[in-house]
Amino acid sequence: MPGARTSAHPIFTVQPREPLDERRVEHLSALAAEVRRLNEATVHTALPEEELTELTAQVRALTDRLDAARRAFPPVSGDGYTTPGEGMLQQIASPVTGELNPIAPPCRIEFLEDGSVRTEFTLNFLYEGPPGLAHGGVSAMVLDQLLGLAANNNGTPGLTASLELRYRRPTPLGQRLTAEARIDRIEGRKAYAVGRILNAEGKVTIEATAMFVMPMLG
Ligand SMILES: CCCCCCCCCCCC(=O)SCCNC(=O)CCNC(=O)[C@H](O)C(C)(C)COP(=O)(O)OP(=O)(O)OC[C@H]1O[C@@H](n2cnc3c(N)ncnc32)[C@H](O)[C@@H]1OP(=O)(O)O
Repeated sequence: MPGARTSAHPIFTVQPREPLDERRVEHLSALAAEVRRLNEATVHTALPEEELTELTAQVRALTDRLDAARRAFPPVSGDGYTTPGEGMLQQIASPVTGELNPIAPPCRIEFLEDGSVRTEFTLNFLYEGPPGLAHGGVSAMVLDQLLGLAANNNGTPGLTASLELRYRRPTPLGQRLTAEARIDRIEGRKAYAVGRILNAEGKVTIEATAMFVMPMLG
């Protein structure tokens, strides 16, 4: 794979990833944005069956074309996984933050000066759990990623060893949500993070605590 790089970290050495330049990322992000619309339109469409049969054939043809030049693994941006702490930021195919991943909302992350991280995002009916409300597992995924990014931003990246959630209020679909996270404390290889999701009125819907452990090197 031309230009592929691997990290010194054993977690990343098993899967060399091709780093993409900004222009390529832009093009693939535009494609993913359209596929994201397609996903939502698929759930909501009321088109008649004959048209659905025709559209299914068209989508199959498009997918076959894309798949004709398939990478073994999703690419990364910039230098890729050359530094363990940076790897998470360059996962452009992440299911939470990845512009290239059509199943990601996507959550665009702000890195604040005090070391905390924040995102504003909206969940549509693709992420429905109880009728009209966000799926609790989807909210957990967003918080896992956000708390992990807080650990990463602190210079203490790791894998989630534990994630505890308290669902205080229903999390609505179709309205702006805010999620924020920060590091609470570090104990050796363990980074403890806290975070939450707030609804458009600023009321907390979910509180989260998590512990991340950097796997042993070697
Ligand atoms: C790096 C790239 C990042 C970049 C990653 C980029 C992707 C981000 C994705 C978002 C985050 C995820 O979803 S991560 C995916 C979900 N998580 C996982 O798959 C992790 C699976 N679990 C593991 O791989 C392992 O259990 C680890 C790495 C978490 C820990 O294993 P280990 O390294 O052998 O650590 P070990 O010696 O057992 O424990 C170290 C210390 O942590 C404590 N400890 C361990 N597990 C727990 C636990 N569940 N609850 C409480 N405490 C625990 C131990 O008691 C010990 O404390 P003491 O005796 O020292 O006091």
